[in-house]
Amino acid sequence: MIRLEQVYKSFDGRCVLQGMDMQIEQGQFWGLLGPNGSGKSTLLQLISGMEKPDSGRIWLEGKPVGSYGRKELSRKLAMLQQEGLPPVSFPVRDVIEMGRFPFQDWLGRDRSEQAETLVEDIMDRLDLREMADRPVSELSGGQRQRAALGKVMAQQPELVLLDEPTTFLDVHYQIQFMELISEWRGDSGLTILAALHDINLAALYCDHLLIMKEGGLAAAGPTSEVLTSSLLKEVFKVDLAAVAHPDNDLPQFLLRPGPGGGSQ
Ligand SMILES: Nc1ncnc2c1ncn2[C@@H]1O[C@H](COP(=O)(O)OP(=O)(O)OP(=O)(O)O)[C@@H](O)[C@H]1O
Repeated sequence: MIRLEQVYKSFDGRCVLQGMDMQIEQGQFWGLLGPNGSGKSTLLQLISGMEKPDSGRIWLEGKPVGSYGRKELSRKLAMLQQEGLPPVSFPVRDVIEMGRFPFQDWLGRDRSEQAETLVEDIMDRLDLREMADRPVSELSGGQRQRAALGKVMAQQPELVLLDEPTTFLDVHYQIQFMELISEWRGDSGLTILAALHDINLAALYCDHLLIMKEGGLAAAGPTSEVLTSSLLKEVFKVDLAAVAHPDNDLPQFLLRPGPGGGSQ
């Protein structure tokens, strides 16, 4: 679905991505982990076509990302950021309908006959019906992020890029958000690449991980194979205690207080 070959990107003469090679197959859920400034957002922006690489190639379904037209690309991929929606005065229903942009003709008519049902289904699924007529600016951060997800779902992309989507959410909404995304993937075969700061959340929900360090890849592969305390120590300079989750044996990491972030 996505392939990167020797992708380089610099800002102001400073190399931020240094020869990234990676490949993601359709239907996979990849987590993107790495310290602040390691290049996660830059990588997502390059894949989304918002930024262009200085050199190297990015392929989306066998075609260079840069060769897609705007609407064509929006039907393939959607990006959701930390604060998915600005505090606009539009009501939630209108904002979700805006996600249909790639399917509208020049008069704003939706080409899909199911568009109306789709928007209604999304509102039910995300529990947004009660707030359908409320302006987005009046919603809490968690509700607003749910509306942002609704807009992205209305876009019906094949690939979703998430840039720290749970950063401002409390633990309840973090789990809810990850469940909603996973459910959507289960129903539609969606491919997901999500930059996350919460290692434990990534371990629970992502089947694969890309771990970045200083603009390069420190590791990439199935979560159970790459996520080890020694790798986390090397990348994040922190000494974490690995435990198996009591419900499913997935790896989880406990903090160890101490000078230098617990690192020896
Ligand atoms: N538009 C830009 N102009 C100049 N420098 C930039 C720009 N975007 C990113 N950078 C720099 O590139 C480096 C990587 O930034 P990036 O946002 O990709 O990292 P990140 O891993 O997403 O970080 P964080 O976890 O803090 O969000 C940083 O040093 C940042 O300052």
